[in-house]
Amino acid sequence: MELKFERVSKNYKDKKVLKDISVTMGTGVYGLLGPNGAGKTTMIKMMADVLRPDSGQILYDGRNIRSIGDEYRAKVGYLPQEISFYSNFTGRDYLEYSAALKGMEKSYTKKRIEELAYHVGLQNDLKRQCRAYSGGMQRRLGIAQALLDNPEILILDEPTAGLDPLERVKFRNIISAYSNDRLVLLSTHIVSDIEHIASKIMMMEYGVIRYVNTREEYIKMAKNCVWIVKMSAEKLVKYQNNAVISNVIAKEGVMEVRVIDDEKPFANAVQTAPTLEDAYLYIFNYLPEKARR
Ligand SMILES: Nc1ncnc2c1ncn2[C@@H]1O[C@H](COP(=O)(O)OP(=O)(O)OP(=O)(O)O)[C@@H](O)[C@H]1O
Repeated sequence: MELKFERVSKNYKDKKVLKDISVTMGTGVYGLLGPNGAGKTTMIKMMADVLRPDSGQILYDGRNIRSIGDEYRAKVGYLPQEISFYSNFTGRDYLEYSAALKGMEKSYTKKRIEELAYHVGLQNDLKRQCRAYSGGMQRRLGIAQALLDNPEILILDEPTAGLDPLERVKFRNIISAYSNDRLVLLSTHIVSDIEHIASKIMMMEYGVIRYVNTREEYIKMAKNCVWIVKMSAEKLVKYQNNAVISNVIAKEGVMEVRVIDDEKPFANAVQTAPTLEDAYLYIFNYLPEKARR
């Protein structure tokens, strides 16, 4: 299976939100990372076929998804950034309603709801009203909704917002197990959510996909650019406004600062191996914009 964005653009009034995006995806987990306002949700809505490109096209196995229509949408599971629930709905009502909209058969729906409720840890909560769910529970219910009909293409817009650390790990395991022979696109601000499950990571900014690389390729980009520097708290206060700092640990009154820099920033700086988060900061906060184009 192949899903291809071919020179896709979108404007809101005079603002170019997506600029000539071309990218080809196959099976596997794709991560979509980028700063606020980069255009991630806009791209995702187009892939879910809830928003049309102004120009360009999206092709599923060579056919424009607009001309495939319902048949394409039936292959897609979509978790939007904002989920809305009818306030009197229980978790089960919501999943049954979503299954009916997807045209799922009733006896299969019942079985599938039980299975998914268990997977997302809501098996004891389906009778409760969704409005009484915590933010994390609502997110998990949304994830179950997106997985209902075993979609070939699963599109998740910030699926881990509001999940606690244990729920995040569980979520990652569900997605890893699910992605075999399917396409999963996952947008997030949380680098660690995709670091170990995405086979390819797209980095997006100002409506452009700057890179489509593996985690290892990004880490290579930031090689020799991550340093640990020990300094006093006073020095850190002065230094931090002119530096890209990925982390600070206070140890017995001394600050251990993780600095992103092409050159050794201080004589006592010790080079260390980059993580994907360091690479993200290096690309978006350290490299001058023209170097990313
Ligand atoms: N319906 C709309 N009308 C006008 N402008 C919009 C609309 N939707 C999005 N935008 C603008 O388009 C740009 C891209 O928005 P989008 O939501 O796609 O970015 P994003 O990368 O998903 O951001 P975030 O990470 O904050 O969710 C932003 O500048 C946003 O303000």
